[in-house]
Amino acid sequence: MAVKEIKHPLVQHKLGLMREQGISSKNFRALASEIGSLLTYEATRDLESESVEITGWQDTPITIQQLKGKKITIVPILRAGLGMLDGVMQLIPSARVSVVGLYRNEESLQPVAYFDKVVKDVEDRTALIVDPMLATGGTLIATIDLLKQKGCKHIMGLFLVAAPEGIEAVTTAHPDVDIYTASIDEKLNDQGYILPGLGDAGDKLFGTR
Ligand SMILES: O=P(O)(O)OC[C@H]1O[C@H](OP(=O)(O)OP(=O)(O)O)[C@H](O)[C@@H]1O
Ligand SMILES: O=c1cc[nH]c(=O)[nH]1
Ligand SMILES: [Mg+2]
Repeated sequence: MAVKEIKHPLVQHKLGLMREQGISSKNFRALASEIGSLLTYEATRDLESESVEITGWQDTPITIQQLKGKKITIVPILRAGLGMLDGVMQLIPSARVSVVGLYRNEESLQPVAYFDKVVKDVEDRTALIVDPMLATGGTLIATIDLLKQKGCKHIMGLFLVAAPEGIEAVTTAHPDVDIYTASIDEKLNDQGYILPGLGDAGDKLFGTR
């Protein structure tokens, strides 16, 4: 498993703004989407392309590069993953979307699954999971379990902030999955929140705090 922390100045600037106490939902949503785009740009850097011949504007054959092989399905994890979806889709507008719903029980911190609608041909696609927070890793592990049960073979994940504890858990359970994050933060607190983190990303995105 590769874990890539994206140190690009635009990513770091935008993430810094998201950490400010009292940020409005409007600004939090805009920044989550923008970082979603930037992480997508990095995560798709190594996608394979191939040469294809087409007819150019002078009515002569020319060779262009096209993405090769497997197509992508974006997998936002409800609710908070929806906050990054627009930004990801701006770069991959034709991707199919597979929505999964899980929330974390606030006491046990265990993931509770309540919805999934995954594309039928997921075994032929790369799954690009999107969720702002990778905390204990329970939600991500459960999502990867579900995608693999449905036959998915190639999985990547995009996260605004990840905790070392969660990365360790996911690396152990699913060593084949690639993680892209804007920041590997310090640690989890006793309630399973990431420090310094963003607070409750879902509540901030949807104004339910
Ligand atoms: O790594 P974990 O410890 O499993 O925690 C991470 C999960 O917690 C948050 O969702 P939450 O349960 O708050 O649901 P929400 O998106 O509906 O707010 C977050 O968006 C992740 O899905
Ligand atoms: O810090 C955290 C951890 C889990 N979920 C969040 O929204 N924030
Ligand atoms: Mg939440």
